[in-house]
Amino acid sequence: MTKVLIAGFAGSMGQQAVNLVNSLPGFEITAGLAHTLKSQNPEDYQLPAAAKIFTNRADIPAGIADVWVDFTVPSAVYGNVKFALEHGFRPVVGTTGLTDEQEGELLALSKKKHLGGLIAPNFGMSAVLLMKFAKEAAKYFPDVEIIEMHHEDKKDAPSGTALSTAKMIAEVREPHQTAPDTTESLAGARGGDYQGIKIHAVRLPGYIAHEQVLFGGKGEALTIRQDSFDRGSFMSGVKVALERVGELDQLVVGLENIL
Ligand SMILES: NC(=O)C1=CN([C@@H]2O[C@H](COP(=O)(O)OP(=O)(O)OC[C@H]3O[C@@H](n4cnc5c(N)ncnc54)[C@H](O)[C@@H]3O)[C@@H](O)[C@H]2O)C=CC1
Ligand SMILES: O=C(O)C1=N[C@H](C(=O)O)C[C@H](O)C1
Repeated sequence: MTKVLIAGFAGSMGQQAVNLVNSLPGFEITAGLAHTLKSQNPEDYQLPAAAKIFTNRADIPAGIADVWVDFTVPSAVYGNVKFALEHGFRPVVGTTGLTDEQEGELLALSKKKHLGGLIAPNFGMSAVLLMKFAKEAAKYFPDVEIIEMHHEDKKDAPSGTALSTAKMIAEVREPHQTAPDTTESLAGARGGDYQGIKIHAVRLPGYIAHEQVLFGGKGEALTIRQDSFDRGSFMSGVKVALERVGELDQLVVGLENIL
């Protein structure tokens, strides 16, 4: 039986992860980490009655779980993953907001500890394919902008997926600005900038998670779009990660790298 701790179990994604792990043969939730809680009863969050709830990660004993699933907040994720690796938990991380430097440090720690794990900015198949297709398209259409659209409760901007898309595109094109002489008569109108790739973040009620990558060429354009209409759609990727994480001997970034 693989024992699983879920950090952020009371949140939107945490609850999806709880339902997934409860349904998987061979896996059981033994612990949960939360920030603040209305109830201390695990069953109020669909956790097994025997699961231990923690509100301070320093209280979590090594050995209580094999895998640390993290769907928390950008400000907590680095500390959580570091703690997990230092205490022998294999991290499966969906939380966004890790910097390249933080990812590098965590990768080095995972190698030192010989512990595998996965950091995936997006566990949805449509987003994984969008990033792959966008990287391919950028070889032929190097002028590109990204528009990501999310629900109004999202804490970070741009989304981890948009940033990841930009990084993958940047691998195959020369850094350059499209329309470098534009002046902004309203600050921010041209969006964020990753190596010359503009990223626009939309936050609106009714949306869940969506992304468009727009490529422009001479007399033609290409748009690649993905939509996540239901948070349940991310769980097929989390399931793969849970099943494969035991085979990894270091942190891997990107679901596409374990499929
Ligand atoms: N990789 C993926 O496929 C996906 C990733 N996400 C990311 O997952 C994260 C969580 O998203 P949601 O569930 O929508 O947010 P949410 O706000 O619904 O849930 C976050 C939970 O984390 C808890 N929390 C806050 N600080 C904490 C701490 N220090 N320790 C433990 N728990 C803490 C909060 O109390 C809350 O219950 C975000 O970074 C989001 O971008 C969201 C959807 C898909
Ligand atoms: O906060 C969200 O909702 C999502 N976060 C991830 C991101 O920042 O890319 C994945 C998906 O877009 C949903």
